[in-house]
Amino acid sequence: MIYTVTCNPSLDYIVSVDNFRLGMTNRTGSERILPGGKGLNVSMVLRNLGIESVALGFAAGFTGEEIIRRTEEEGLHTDFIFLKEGISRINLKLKSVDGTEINGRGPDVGKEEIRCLMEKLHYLTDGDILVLAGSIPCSVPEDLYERILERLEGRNVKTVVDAEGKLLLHILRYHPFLVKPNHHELGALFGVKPGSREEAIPYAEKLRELGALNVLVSMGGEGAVLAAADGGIYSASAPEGKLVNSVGAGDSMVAGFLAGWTEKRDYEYAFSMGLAAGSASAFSESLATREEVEALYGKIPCNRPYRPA
Ligand SMILES: Nc1ncnc2c1ncn2[C@@H]1O[C@H](COP(=O)(O)OP(=O)(O)O)[C@@H](O)[C@H]1O
Ligand SMILES: O=P(O)(O)OC[C@H]1O[C@](O)(COP(=O)(O)O)[C@@H](O)[C@@H]1O
Repeated sequence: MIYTVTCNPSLDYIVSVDNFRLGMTNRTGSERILPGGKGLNVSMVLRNLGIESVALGFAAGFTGEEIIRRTEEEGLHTDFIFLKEGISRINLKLKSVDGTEINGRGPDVGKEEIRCLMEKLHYLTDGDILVLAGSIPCSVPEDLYERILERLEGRNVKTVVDAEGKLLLHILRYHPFLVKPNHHELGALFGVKPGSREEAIPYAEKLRELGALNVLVSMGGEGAVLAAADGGIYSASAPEGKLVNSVGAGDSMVAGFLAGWTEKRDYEYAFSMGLAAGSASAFSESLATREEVEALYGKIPCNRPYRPA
């Protein structure tokens, strides 16, 4: 079974504002509210691709209730720990200034609630996959992901981590199956700004040297590179299409990669499925559907290793 953990889920308030002006009253041209948070998005796209998962995490208040209501209505299996105080965050996404977003801090999570999450993860076993994705609320100890991976050592559970900064750096020594920084996050780890796929490759390899088995670096419309566990490097541009909403594109890429890997145990196929799912979400209002992913998969160039193993 695949389990996703979203410590800090959200309602994403996605608005477009024509001629956005700082310091002025701006009015929305369109607005949508979608449940979000990285692990939940991964679960939703997996579900769209026909793969079951259980979505775990913390939720609170009326926003938390709405996040859970909407995701369950979509057919997701959730097992969230409901916090006694606070509210899950509302994250503002400014569509017309692509990439501009304001993500909340999230509610306070207590020791008892963290213990409860650890207990749920205690039952993961041989062959399971665990996805730890997104930021953690400020109240959660910074080493939470590390502690989880430490406890899973030796249990043959494949782990996937989509996080940034120290949260990512400190888990590498537990040999996660997959990490997926975008090029900004990858660059920030090494104090560089990789501007092309070629420039990103050496830094993806550095994350492998530090312990990650597969490093998938997403680069928005530029596509992605994969430094794979077999030593091969894959690199491809994104398929062409009209950008509609990039929120959740990275999470969709993680889901596509996992779906591809689960199906064929083949890095080239998993990489192409990741690209197709990421772009399919970027080209639609909501997260990618199976039909959209399949249609784009056909447009992805054959991904023979850029550099073979
Ligand atoms: N403008 C775009 N055009 C085509 N594909 C895109 C675009 N933005 C994102 N994607 C696809 O989604 C993947 C993940 O997007 P990215 O923005 O890099 O992730 P994140 O949301 O984590 O920052 C990309 O590698 C690409 O395949
Ligand atoms: O936990 P973080 O890093 O604040 O990110 C949460 C946000 O990321 C998202 O999961 C989207 O992520 P991606 O665009 O990277 O796929 C949103 O749904 C959510 O608002």
